[in-house]
Amino acid sequence: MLSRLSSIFRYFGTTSTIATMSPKKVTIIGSGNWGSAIARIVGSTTKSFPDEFDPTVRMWVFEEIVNGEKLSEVINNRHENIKYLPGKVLPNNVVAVTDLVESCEGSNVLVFVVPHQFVKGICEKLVGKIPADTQAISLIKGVSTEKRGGLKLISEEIKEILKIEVSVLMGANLAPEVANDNFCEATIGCKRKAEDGPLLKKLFHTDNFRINVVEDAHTVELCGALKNVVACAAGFTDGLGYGDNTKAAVIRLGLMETTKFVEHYYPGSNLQTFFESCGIADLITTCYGGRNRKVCEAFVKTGKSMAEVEKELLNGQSAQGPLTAEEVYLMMHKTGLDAKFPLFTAVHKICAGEMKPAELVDCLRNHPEHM
Ligand SMILES: NC(=O)C1=CN([C@@H]2O[C@H](COP(=O)(O)OP(=O)(O)OC[C@H]3O[C@@H](n4cnc5c(N)ncnc54)[C@H](O)[C@@H]3O)[C@@H](O)[C@H]2O)C=CC1
Ligand SMILES: O=C(CO)COP(=O)(O)O
Repeated sequence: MLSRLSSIFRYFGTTSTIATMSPKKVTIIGSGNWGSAIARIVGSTTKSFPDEFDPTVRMWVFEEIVNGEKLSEVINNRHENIKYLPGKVLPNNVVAVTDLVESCEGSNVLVFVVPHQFVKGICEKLVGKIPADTQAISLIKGVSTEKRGGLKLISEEIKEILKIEVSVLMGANLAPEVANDNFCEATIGCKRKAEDGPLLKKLFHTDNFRINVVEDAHTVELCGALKNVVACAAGFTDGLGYGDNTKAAVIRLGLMETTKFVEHYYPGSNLQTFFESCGIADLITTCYGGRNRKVCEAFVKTGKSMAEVEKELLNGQSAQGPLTAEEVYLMMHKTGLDAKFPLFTAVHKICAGEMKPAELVDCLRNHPEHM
């Protein structure tokens, strides 16, 4: 009797597994520099694993006219994002869709990859349209613009609005290098590692984009957001003419503040996470090769506003560091924490014109880490 029952359970178990194993439809929400680079990877992995993924990947494009043509049409006809990732072929199974709701209809996996100031508006348009079992992953480096004195992660903002579980992917991943297929690593943070980790790893892991999955998702995400602030400090010291030793000090003190910040908001986080690609590795690459560094160096050298240098240097792409510095500063200031984070605080004050860039070095000199 028992063996008959167990074979019945095995039978239903097997069929229900098969039923839930139908290929997952993937949508990429965003088509900027990183969105387009990741579309090259996701387009390829979805083709490689037809049992797991539907090969058509929809990519939501914020429509704009580039050289007299609709960007979405250029992407669909010529398979190139001529504005945000020129010169790189997008796989032909990546289809640009300009209607946000349509791009997500029937999708099982949503990949969020837009500058963080647009997340709330995007999610609000999707309310009531996303089934509760949809898997989501955010590649967005930033924090929520909603303040209230507390900290809200972008993944938490998406989860709160759409009522779905959200993992994160962060790492030392300058998009142009990823699009060149140069070897690099990335970290996926999954609160439900056993449940969500394997499929998400399959979606992103390639020979040249090596994924490690960890459970400490909030640390992964905060490393990604805060390294943009540290990169601004690196840009300022570059602009002031300091060398690599100073930049190394910026990176080290930035890392110390990042660990302290994470520990303050999420006590008991795993120190090991800072040694994943999302941690020290992303700090290094961004402080040497990122857009935040570049824009902040030019800000010092030219004396122009941050908005002006961003416009002149980035052709529509955005540097998230100055905005993140402001959001983090307001959060810290409301709770009297700003004195404990002098580097983060100085970056905001310099961006806001409340402090001269040259004063940054005094701030590093008197950092609590030296007391
Ligand atoms: N570019 C990079 O090397 C990397 C970027 N990231 C992160 O990925 C996220 C997205 O960055 P990128 O793809 O580089 O974007 P990007 O910096 O290229 O930003 C431009 C994108 O914003 C879109 N956009 C402009 N106005 C909009 C609006 N009103 N509503 C919605 N979208 C609008 C544009 O259509 C375009 O797709 C950011 O959080 C960034 O920090 C993470 C790793 C690497
Ligand atoms: O996140 C990045 C690299 O990992 C990109 O940094 P920037 O936005 O400063 O270019």
